[in-house]
Amino acid sequence: MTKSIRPLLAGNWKMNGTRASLDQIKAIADGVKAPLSEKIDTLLCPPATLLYVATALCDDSPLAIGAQDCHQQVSGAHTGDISAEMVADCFGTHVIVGHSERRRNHAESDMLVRAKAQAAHDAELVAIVCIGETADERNSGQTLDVLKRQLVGSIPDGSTAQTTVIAYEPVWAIGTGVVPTQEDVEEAHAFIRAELIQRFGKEGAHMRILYGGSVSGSNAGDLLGVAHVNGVLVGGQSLKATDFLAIYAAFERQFA
Ligand SMILES: O=C(CO)COP(=O)(O)O
Repeated sequence: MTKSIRPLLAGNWKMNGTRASLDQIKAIADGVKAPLSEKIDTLLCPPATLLYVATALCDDSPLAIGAQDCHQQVSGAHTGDISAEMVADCFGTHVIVGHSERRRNHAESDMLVRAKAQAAHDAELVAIVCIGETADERNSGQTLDVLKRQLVGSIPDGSTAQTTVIAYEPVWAIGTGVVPTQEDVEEAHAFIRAELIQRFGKEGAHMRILYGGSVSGSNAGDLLGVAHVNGVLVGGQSLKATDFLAIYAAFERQFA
């Protein structure tokens, strides 16, 4: 069953965090301990400015470090961008691509997100490909159509369960404190699973599908109980070690 998929607890710091926040990264790295760390993966994606020092801080911890975006090309005249190779060079192991904030604020298309995921794969990084509908799309009954279009458009051919994670993040649930019902999460995740299996076969059956949007220590347990939820992608509640570790404790109750 898909519950045998190794769960992932991932944090996305977005445009938050300076050197003063390094003590939080250290506290998270120290708090991610055995025995649970032998059963689940943990990941933190700080801003690019902290990547290199964060990976050094996590040297003795199972906590992996990733980036929040990468350019689709390896190098060149792209002022302000970072490449997947640069992330790997800082010992990052993952990169988030296609977050709704980038799709919206930087007009990123499915095709561009796919190219970024491919760049991540080429640099031997795991791509966390984000998808999710807006409130308007949900209210007009288009949720599954949107998810299908984003899945088809944003995930490169040849993706595997090792190289690719899907994050379902309903846009209206991000940063709002509003979480979809368990039925809604289950419907979306089951749909995504079916689409992944149809396209990628056995690999699709084993790809991790994360839920993201207002996840906290108090709702993580319920979310993790939903079929085809193989972990969470956490924004606001990943910034402070105590909040992140409260979610880690919810994983402990579920998977230890
Ligand atoms: O966008 C998110 C993670 O990528 C979710 O953010 P919040 O957990 O703050 O709602």
